Amino acid sequence: MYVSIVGSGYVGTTVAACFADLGHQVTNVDIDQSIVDTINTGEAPIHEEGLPELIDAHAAADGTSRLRATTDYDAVLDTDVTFLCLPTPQADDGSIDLSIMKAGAEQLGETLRKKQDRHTVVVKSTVVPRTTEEHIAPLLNNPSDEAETAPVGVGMNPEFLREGTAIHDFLHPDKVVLGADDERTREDMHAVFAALLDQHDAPVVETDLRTAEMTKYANNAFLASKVSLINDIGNICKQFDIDAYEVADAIGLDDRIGEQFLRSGLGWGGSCFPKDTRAIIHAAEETGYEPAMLNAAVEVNDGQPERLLELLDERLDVDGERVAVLGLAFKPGTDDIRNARSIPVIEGLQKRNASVVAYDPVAADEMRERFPDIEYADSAADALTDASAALIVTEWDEFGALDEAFETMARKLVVDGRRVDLPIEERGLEYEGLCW
Ligand SMILES: NC(=O)C1=CN([C@@H]2O[C@H](COP(=O)(O)OP(=O)(O)OC[C@H]3O[C@@H](n4cnc5c(N)ncnc54)[C@H](O)[C@@H]3O)[C@@H](O)[C@H]2O)C=CC1
Ligand SMILES: O=C(O)[C@H]1O[C@H](OP(=O)(O)OP(=O)(O)OC[C@H]2O[C@@H](n3ccc(=O)[nH]c3=O)[C@H](O)[C@@H]2O)[C@H](O)[C@@H](O)[C@@H]1O
Repeated sequence: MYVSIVGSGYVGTTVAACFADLGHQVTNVDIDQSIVDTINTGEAPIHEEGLPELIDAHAAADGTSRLRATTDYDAVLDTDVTFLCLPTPQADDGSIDLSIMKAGAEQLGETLRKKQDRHTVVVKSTVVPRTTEEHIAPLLNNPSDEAETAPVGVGMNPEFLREGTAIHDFLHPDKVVLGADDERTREDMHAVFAALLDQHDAPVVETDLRTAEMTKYANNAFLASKVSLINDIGNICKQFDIDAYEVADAIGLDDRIGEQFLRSGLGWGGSCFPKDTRAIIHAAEETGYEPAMLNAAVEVNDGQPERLLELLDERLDVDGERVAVLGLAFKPGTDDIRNARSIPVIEGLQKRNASVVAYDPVAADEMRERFPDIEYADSAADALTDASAALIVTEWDEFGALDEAFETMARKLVVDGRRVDLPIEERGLEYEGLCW
């Protein structure tokens, strides 16, 4: 099939490369010329495992390519289905900011008016319930159009991939949710996903637009709350001198709890859990419902960076001291620093007048724009040199391999927010874990 993807960021680029790999002819449309150029030269615009290989294989400039990128919306006219993968950031009041989605949908709507045949537009971005029907569809069709016969069929297909494992997650989903309010649109969505489902047999959830939208928020809210709950439990464990990871391993054996998302520590960051929990809280409040559990999940999460810093305070007055921050990305495997826990940690250190030296294998350049005045080391070992303390903020594998480098520290004090396996005994570290 001919598929276009509007928005070529973390989701749009991954989805485009995977659809091309599955045999579709794919066009990415993005307003950012540098992203478009990068894809067209066969390279990945973001750091994501497996993505460079897929783009290199499918965006070849030799005319055999199944993937190309453009800034020209007219490219969608040569396709059957368009996925909207535009950002849905958080507004200042916590609500979803739909301005980018609406601008993209408006331009798409204007473009599609030039098309004779029916076209299908699928919202893949995370949007609060009723957004697709109330804000997006009216920009694509006339208000009087019936869903079944409208010139543009409108569907909603939430995405559940994680950064760092995006390609694998997209190609091996736990479920595919197809939301539509009419049969023709649903059939078009099935047709696009048939190639994926042929090679990976996932359950398909057919539902209406708003249930598809809510399923995405419920998924993220549940997972974010699970992490906050294990952090709450982890904080209690710390009070009783109990290892929260031993407790988590034990409760994870109960199928009803499950072993995933039980890693206690600094909590959740990233481009989705923080904004999505706040957006659904805000949307609920607008209907008059106060979601107590979700508010508590946010509160616990917001408190974890300060708890880490307080553990450091108990051991060292950091005023004027060199403190190494190991890990800046919101999780390993990505260069994404959006809402990374490293941000409140660095802010807290600056407030305490510490001299911060930060290291991340891939996210330092991104962070330089956010904190231009701190020092950035070229390696974890360089960051540790002469530091009076080190904070582990992201659990990159390479931190688990650190060994002699600890000997170069002015004081071998390590406060770990992510439970990395460190040579505590061998190197005589003064070690403090956040929840263990
Ligand atoms: N990042 C993730 O892991 C996941 C994100 N999502 C959701 O997917 C959506 C997209 O997220 P990301 O890919 O992370 O966003 P992103 O910020 O990485 O990428 C968005 C892209 O859209 C482009 N863009 C902005 N305005 C445009 C316009 N008018 N026309 C064409 N292109 C335009 C930007 O240049 C950028 O390349 C969000 O709703 C997010 O919540 C869902 C699942 C996973
Ligand atoms: O909507 C989204 O964008 C995506 O959000 C998350 O994916 P992602 O944010 O990429 O990464 P996760 O692996 O879920 O981690 C999120 C945060 O939770 C933290 N986390 C995760 C698991 C855990 O046990 N403990 C923990 O602190 C991570 O360090 C990270 O900061 C969801 O897992 C995806 O299903 C969803 O598609």
